Amino acid sequence: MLSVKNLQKTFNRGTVNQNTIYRGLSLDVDEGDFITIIGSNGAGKSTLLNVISGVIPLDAGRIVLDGVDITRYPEYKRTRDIARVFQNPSFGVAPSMTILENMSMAYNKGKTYGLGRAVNKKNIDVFKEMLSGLELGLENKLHDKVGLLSGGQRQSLSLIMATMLHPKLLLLDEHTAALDPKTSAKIIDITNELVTENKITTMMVTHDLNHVTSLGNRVIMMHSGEVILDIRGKEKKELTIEKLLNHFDNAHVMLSDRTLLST
Ligand SMILES: Nc1ncnc2c1ncn2[C@@H]1O[C@H](COP(=O)(O)OP(=O)(O)OP(=O)(O)O)[C@@H](O)[C@H]1O
Repeated sequence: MLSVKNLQKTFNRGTVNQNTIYRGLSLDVDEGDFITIIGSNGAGKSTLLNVISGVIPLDAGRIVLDGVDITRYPEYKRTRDIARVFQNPSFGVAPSMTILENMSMAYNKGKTYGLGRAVNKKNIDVFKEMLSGLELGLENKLHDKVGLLSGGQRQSLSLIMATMLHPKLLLLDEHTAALDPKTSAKIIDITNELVTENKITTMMVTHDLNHVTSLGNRVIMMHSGEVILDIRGKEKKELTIEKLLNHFDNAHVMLSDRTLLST
């Protein structure tokens, strides 16, 4: 479904800050995979999502999505198929626009006409239904500016907007890290529901080992720009935090400090 082949990337080449992140990273993601990604500090987890979504260009390597080589596609050309939710609750939404306008914009993504066509009665009813599933009362705040919402409400809205067009791939980059524990748990529940109900192929970077054991069908551990462990199937189902920590110990890899704090 997604094939990442032989990625090579060096930041700041030719300067004192030269930093080689990938020396031939390859990864295959199957249709319907829900992968959590953990690893050491600076392992290249977020960069991987940035490279897949076209934010960061590659030095070499290929990215193939659903049989199409998108390596040279600019970011905007990938957004119809690849949706993202970021750590910062302000990134995925336009705070000065209303919930309705934000949802209409997401609904219109990739279409050539403006906002107006999406803001009709039929769509409003569909948007309200999507929001009511969150059980946050947002369906009654359609005309409120998104800047007035809490971080958790914004992330919920971002998730709805990211998944409403059924993207081929959903990328989640520590999207609950900026939230308090209770709100984070709620967003994780919403994430799980949206991803599993809509069967969206998902890659989620997290520092919380509880997410790794409770979510998804596959876990990838990264260290120094490489995938050092890929756990799926029965082994993933039976995975515990203790077993995960043992894997890291055996690989002589230090988990990121934030991950250790989550245990
Ligand atoms: N745009 C950039 N320019 C220069 N260096 C970058 C850039 N983006 C990432 N890096 C560097 O690439 C390395 C990997 O960063 P990345 O954010 O992918 O790591 P990570 O695995 O997500 O780490 P963490 O768990 O600490 O957030 C780091 O050394 C980082 O400083």
